[in-house]
Amino acid sequence: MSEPLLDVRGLTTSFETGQGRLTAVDDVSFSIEEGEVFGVVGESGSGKSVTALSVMRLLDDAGTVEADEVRFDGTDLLSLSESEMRSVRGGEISMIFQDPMTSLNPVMTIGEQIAEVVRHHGDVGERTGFWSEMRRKYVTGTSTESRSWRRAIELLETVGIPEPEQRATEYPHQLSGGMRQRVVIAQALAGDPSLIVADEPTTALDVSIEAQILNEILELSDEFGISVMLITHDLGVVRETCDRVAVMYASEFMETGHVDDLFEDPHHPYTEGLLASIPRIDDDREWLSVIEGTVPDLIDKPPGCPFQDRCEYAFDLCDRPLVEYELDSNRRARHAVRCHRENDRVRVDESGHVTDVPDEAVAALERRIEAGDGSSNDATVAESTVRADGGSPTGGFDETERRGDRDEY
Ligand SMILES: Nc1ncnc2c1ncn2[C@@H]1O[C@H](COP(=O)(O)OP(=O)(O)OP(=O)(O)O)[C@@H](O)[C@H]1O
Ligand code: NI
Repeated sequence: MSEPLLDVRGLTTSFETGQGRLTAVDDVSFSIEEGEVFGVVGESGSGKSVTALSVMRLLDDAGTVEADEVRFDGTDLLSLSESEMRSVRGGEISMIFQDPMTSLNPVMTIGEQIAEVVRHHGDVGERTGFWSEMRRKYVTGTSTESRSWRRAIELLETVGIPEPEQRATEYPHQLSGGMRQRVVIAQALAGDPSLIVADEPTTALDVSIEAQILNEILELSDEFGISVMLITHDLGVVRETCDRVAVMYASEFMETGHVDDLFEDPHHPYTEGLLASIPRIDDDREWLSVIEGTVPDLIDKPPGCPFQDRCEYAFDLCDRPLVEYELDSNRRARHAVRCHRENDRVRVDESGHVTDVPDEAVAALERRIEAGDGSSNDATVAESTVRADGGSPTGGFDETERRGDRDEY
């Protein structure tokens, strides 16, 4: 398989607060393939936005970002200078936020704003120096004959804005919320991105508009092969739009896999809980209210599973540092779970509850922790051998179907 478009390994982001160090992103690894829609789902405060902002290097000095690797299209983003990074942002990677007004300038026409991005990131042969832009901004405006203006009109049309020539001369406040978000998408496209990071792009919109905007993003992804990192707290949105998804809880990716695998056969108790609590249309409860208990404090976060206090399957190993377990390789995509029930030597009954933790299970875990192995990408430290019950905790697979590269005992 070719290299993923974005590859993030061991991303950890923390903030120094008055109360202590807050770990907003804790050893997160993921990759996004070309043309893929990758979802990050989790409740408020789980660290979704900070994950995206860390990758984009958009956190202010308060945040400390560490990572083994953040590689985008062959480039190590962490090693770029700030000015190189600026040209990546809005160019090869663009971001769409929840509130379109954060990305739009209220005192510039939308045509001007898009044309400016076109000039800045594209090659339209128009001067883009400081004084040229100032002159356009305050004196002349962008000529409607220019390539950047025509491209802006084209982009507005692409994202489904009616009468784009007319709209281009209007200011953001003259448009509805849904139209404004379309403008933001057009602006994101103006830099000819290969990845769009969309952080709750439809949360502020009506449900009917939400579907339209999501469809728009999906169609663009399909048509132009653009990858999308879609951040949302809405599992319904994930199911409709994503190819793969990561479930985030208390700053960690608990389960990552193909969206169909995750919905059909979730392995992490938290994912199970989330799926069980998707609200029905006639039900306006908060979607998480069904899982009892509260999210742990992210300040001075102890090692071990952050979900254990709320987990009906909690057992002896849950206090130990988490490692990632990779499930059966013939799933639709790599499927990884951070839950010690997946330790092959741990015995689990039909209902998914742990019945026995043999010494070998503990020893195997010790070895992985010692190897500093938060993720199981490295086959040499991959967890091994036959489960006592011959299957996964939720009874999914034959051992013979499991990973081929396990060392056999
Ligand atoms: N600049 C900051 N300084 C201190 N703490 C921060 C800062 N930015 C974010 N945090 C904390 O990091 C944690 C993760 O925040 P984040 O915004 O990533 O959550 P989220 O999953 O995007 O939530 P939401 O769905 O509400 O947007 C939260 O506990 C938040 O309070
Ligand atoms: Ni957020």
